[in-house]
Amino acid sequence: MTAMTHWISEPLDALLEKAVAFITDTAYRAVAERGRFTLVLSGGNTPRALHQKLARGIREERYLELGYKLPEEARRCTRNPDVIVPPWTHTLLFQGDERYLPPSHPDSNYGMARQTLIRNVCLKPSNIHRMPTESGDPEADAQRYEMLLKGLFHKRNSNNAPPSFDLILLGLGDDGHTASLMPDDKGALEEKERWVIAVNAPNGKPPGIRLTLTLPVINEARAVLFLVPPSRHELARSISNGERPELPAGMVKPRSGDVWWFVEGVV
Ligand SMILES: O=C(O)[C@H](O)[C@@H](O)[C@H](O)[C@H](O)COP(=O)(O)O
Repeated sequence: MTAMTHWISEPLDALLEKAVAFITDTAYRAVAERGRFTLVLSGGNTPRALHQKLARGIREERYLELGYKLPEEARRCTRNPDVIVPPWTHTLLFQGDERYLPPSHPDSNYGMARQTLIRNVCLKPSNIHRMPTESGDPEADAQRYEMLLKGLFHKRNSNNAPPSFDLILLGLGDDGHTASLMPDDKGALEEKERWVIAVNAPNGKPPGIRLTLTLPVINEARAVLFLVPPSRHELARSISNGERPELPAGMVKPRSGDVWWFVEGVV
């Protein structure tokens, strides 16, 4: 099946509302088909507002207006009966990349996710899979996370193929990086076997050692969602048109999943 690319560009509030509706629908479909929703979070600052909106949910009336169907169990984990939230009790949460810092560090992606999403929704603690960053050995921690993924996904693919996450959220750097796959890190971009690797991202913000999913995993996703600020609108447009295959974000071409570009409009 040929993967499709979708482009949604709106002012921030409308964009986030559509992103929340899309994620919620994707989650309910996954739970209906496979009994669980596997979601990979991206890092950086852009996802903060999305996480907060995702935690609040979307008004049922607006969800229907956007063309989505109300799932049977649409009222899990929310006190407000007029609001729909994703099926968090059936969601397994993962990270796409992490700065090699403790979760308490202000630059920790997990710390940001905990603050803006995790502590505000009813995820089961055993379903929250943080990238480990405390052993002092990034390579060992990358392998540790990979082993975790193998354990959680082995039943579904005995041939050791990469895990197929239901939805991977990604950001976009000014230089076209995504997750912690940097344009000048050929080794990371050409990695075909490993699912999780430790990299040195000197040009990242912040610079330093990172753990990141590799392209074989990202390109096995059932769906990928890029959330992009207005400053990178043109870069996102050229990448989504296939004009920048040399950039890491341009190498995100899921084998069968669609790519959704949610790009804050240049007002
Ligand atoms: O750990 C990270 O920094 C990210 O995963 C990275 O890929 C991020 O998504 C982009 O750098 C955009 O970052 P901003 O959202 O902060 O602009």
